Amino acid sequence: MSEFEIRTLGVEEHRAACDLFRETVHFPPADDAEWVLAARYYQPGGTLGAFDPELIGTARFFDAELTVPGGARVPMAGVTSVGVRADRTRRGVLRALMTEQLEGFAARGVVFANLLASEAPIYGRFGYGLATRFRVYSVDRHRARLRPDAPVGGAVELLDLDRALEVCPGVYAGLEHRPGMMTRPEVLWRLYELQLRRHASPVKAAVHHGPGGPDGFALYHVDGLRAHPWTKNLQVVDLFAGSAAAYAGLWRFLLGVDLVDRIVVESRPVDDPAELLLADHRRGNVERIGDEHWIRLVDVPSALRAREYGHADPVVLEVYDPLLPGNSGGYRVAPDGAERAEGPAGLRLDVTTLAMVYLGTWRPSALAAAGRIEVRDPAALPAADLLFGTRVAAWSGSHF
Ligand SMILES: CC(=O)SCCNC(=O)CCNC(=O)[C@H](O)C(C)(C)COP(=O)(O)OP(=O)(O)OC[C@H]1O[C@@H](n2cnc3c(N)ncnc32)[C@H](O)[C@@H]1OP(=O)(O)O
Repeated sequence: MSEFEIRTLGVEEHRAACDLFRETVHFPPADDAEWVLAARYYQPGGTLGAFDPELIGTARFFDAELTVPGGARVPMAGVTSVGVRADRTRRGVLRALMTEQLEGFAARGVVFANLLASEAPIYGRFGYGLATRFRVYSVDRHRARLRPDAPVGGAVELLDLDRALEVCPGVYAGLEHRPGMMTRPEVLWRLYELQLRRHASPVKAAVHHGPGGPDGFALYHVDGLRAHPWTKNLQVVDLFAGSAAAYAGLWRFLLGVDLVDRIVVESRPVDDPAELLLADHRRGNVERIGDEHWIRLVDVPSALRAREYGHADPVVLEVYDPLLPGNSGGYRVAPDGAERAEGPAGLRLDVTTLAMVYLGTWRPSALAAAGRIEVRDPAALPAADLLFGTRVAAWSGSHF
């Protein structure tokens, strides 16, 4: 028998939920100034609380759209601020919050839920699979040069944070989105505003101007390293460019900022071409590849219908989804689309593994080799690799 109740919080309860979440990640409660900003990233009706009768757990979401292979933008819920009080963990509170939240998404017609996981083992059991990855890339500014044939780019304008927060959302909204990118609703920009404003050193934006107006930006701050205070890191927290010229133009600007030894770009796709712009690619380093968005196919038929597929013989998948059993069943995936299907399946996989395949980040054959896909027809595996393969690596670049 459950000893707690789950319900949607009223707006007047959001601050308590925010403080509870912050406590679970070992942050102090929001002070009044922070709460002015934080309140704006709590979407009304988007926060659940667990009570026993005190508030002991919480999870929230905001609405956005996810770009899938082929370019369609599909309704998604960004899931975040999940936490359970340390003295009430491991008694099913998270499971109850996740179940209630996913059933709510399904009822509202949300196709995907996305989250960034604090720990990798938590969310697979709820159907979330690791679907995008990012890389952290650094450059030795003193020794790095762009190749002479690197695209030239246009003017770059330096903005302070207030102005950046006015300009960058519009630039971002106008960009073409690769698979895995999402729209950034107002609530997300307010979260970034809070994070950027509490940064000790000033945050700036370099905005690139292309032929049609602003078409890229790099948000960054410059910090001394603790071990070597005279060494300065230029830390790029957000970098987007709408064209090759904008991307090269932003790098040319960053490499020209004085009193900087090292440039670190915190999140770019794993197929990012930065090293191809450098005259000597050894002046740049991939510091790390990290797990980014975990996606949950809330509505498997709609999700499979929304994306485009590569050229190969059709494959029938048998999908099983213990939490949202309406998703379980057979699906025929072919170059011209996907639909529910009866009959023998070539591959059997759970909804978590399907999420890992869906944006093209993991090949079905790699997952089968790891024992995560049951292969009933060996010819289905190479066909599935081609059907789900994508031209570019999935990446979001939006962290929450
Ligand atoms: C999207 C985001 O917001 S990420 C941020 C997540 N929040 C945090 O990391 C804050 C600190 N941690 C917490 O608040 C809690 O420990 C939570 C939210 C991670 C888990 O809450 P709990 O109420 O303890 O989880 P619950 O008891 O429902 O466990 C559900 C299952 O997940 C497992 N699980 C829970 N936490 C963890 C963990 N940290 N690592 C591995 N497994 C876990 C449980 O063992 C259980 O497994 P089972 O299904 O096999 O029985």
